[in-house]
Amino acid sequence: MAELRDVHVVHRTRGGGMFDRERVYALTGADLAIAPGETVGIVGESGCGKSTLAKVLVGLQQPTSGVVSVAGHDVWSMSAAERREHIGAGVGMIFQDPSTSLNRRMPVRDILRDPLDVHGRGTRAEREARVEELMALVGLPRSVADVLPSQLSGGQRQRVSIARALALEPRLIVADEPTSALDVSVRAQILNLLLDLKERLGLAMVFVSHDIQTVKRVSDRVVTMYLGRIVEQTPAEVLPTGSRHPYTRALFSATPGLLSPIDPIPLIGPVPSATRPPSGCPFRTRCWKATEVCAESMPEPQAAASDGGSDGGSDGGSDGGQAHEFRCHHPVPAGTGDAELVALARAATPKNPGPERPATDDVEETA
Ligand SMILES: Nc1ncnc2c1ncn2[C@@H]1O[C@H](COP(=O)(O)OP(=O)(O)OP(=O)(O)O)[C@@H](O)[C@H]1O
Repeated sequence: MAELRDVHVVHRTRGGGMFDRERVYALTGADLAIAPGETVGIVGESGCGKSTLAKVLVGLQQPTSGVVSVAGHDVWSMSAAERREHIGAGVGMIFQDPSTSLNRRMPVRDILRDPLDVHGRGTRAEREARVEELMALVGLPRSVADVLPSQLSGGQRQRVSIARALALEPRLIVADEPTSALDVSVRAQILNLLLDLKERLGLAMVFVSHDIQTVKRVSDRVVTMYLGRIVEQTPAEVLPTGSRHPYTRALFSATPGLLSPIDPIPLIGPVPSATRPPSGCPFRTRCWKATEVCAESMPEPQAAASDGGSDGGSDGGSDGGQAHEFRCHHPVPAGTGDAELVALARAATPKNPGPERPATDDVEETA
């Protein structure tokens, strides 16, 4: 359906001085394949590259290097027009904030007809009929067809975004925090609408969210990102305790309601800056399990054994019908309980702050 192979995105930004340019390593060596009909959740702290990965998948961000394929075709080897057509027909995107992602000057009808016009779909009458169909699909009354987005409620605006994303009948929807800008009261409605449409239309979905509990609930597979790297891909059904990467375990342990009532796994210090990621494993500076080897190399992907026992090679086992893969020199032993892990991390933290921590001016605080 869609695939990233060794995708890197490096931004160039202003540094401290007038002529300084800094590199921001937003995405590093991302490998990800989305199968038809599956839902892949993306989790990780703020700034880890979730939105960048989403934008790469829908062609809004050109990778610095690597291959992005949609329906088997390398989209960045196409002409701009071919790419627009190919991605537009294959992937739809839903953004976080419909009040900024929708054209404020267009009434709903025009917003929904616009992709059909741009891609030259059908006759004028067929496009108008498709607009009506899309509105019905997302539960918008016909009475709002001629109103501007500003005259709609937040929930209705997001319904328009969803309808627009579906206009060209894509097989994959990328939803980047689709409910976080909405009132709490309508979040569940919009999420349920998305899930219902996904089922009814047989869509694949990439679901980016800070709401880890929801990601676990709606996804088949959960991708954990840290400082621009995909560090683990876990079948949702084995989360949280089935995950093997220390960062996934720590991230989930900080989510209320998922674990037994214990303190979160303690991590050391703040996230390093994406302008100067640590050598080797980017998580090593905060990991209670880090040793010298973690500073030397980023571990290759390793498949988790389906029986929860010993691990196989990179193309080996699976877990719960979904591939389970992690990149860690010192994975958490399968079956380690939450309380045991917290105790281990607490005991290890003072003794092992990790080799070669970056200088303090290399790190930025996170909220
Ligand atoms: N256009 C840009 N120019 C420079 N740096 C950028 C740009 N876009 C993103 N970044 C940086 O790239 C890194 C990844 O950003 P990204 O928005 O993908 O993270 P994220 O995980 O989606 O964050 P959040 O959860 O806060 O939305 C961050 O360090 C961010 O500051």
